Amino acid sequence: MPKKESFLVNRLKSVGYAFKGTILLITKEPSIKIQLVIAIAVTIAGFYFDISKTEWGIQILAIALVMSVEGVNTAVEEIANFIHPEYHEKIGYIKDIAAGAVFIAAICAIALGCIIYIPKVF
Ligand SMILES: Nc1ncnc2c1ncn2[C@@H]1O[C@H](COP(=O)(O)OP(=O)(O)OP(=O)(O)O)[C@@H](O)[C@H]1O
Repeated sequence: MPKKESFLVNRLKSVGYAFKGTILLITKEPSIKIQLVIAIAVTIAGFYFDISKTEWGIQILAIALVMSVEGVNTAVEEIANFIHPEYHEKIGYIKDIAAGAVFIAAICAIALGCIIYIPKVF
């Protein structure tokens, strides 16, 4: 009978898999690469304009929202391509819905960025 691993070992392994997934996402997905560059740019802007703690919180949440929804969108696309590589109207619908979720997050993040930075720039 295989030895049962402790709760802590299992949790540490899960963190390792999640870290591997993050590296895969950042190295293989063009959209998330662009989002990472934007995240770094707004982080530099945050220091440059000396934004408040609340603004930092909002900015970090916006970055987390866009990049994590993009990750889920990528997973949905991968599942769709794996289970049905051929053209199918339903696959198109599923992919469009997942892309729509990223779009909503991105529009809200852009709006938040404008609220934070427009008064500081002008
Ligand atoms: N198998 C398919 N059947 C039907 N429509 C599809 C299929 N694959 C893609 N599509 C349509 O083409 C669009 C783009 O699909 P694709 O998988 O290239 O996503 P993408 O958003 O371009 O991917 P990425 O985020 O990696 O750039 C989908 O949103 C969908 O409308």
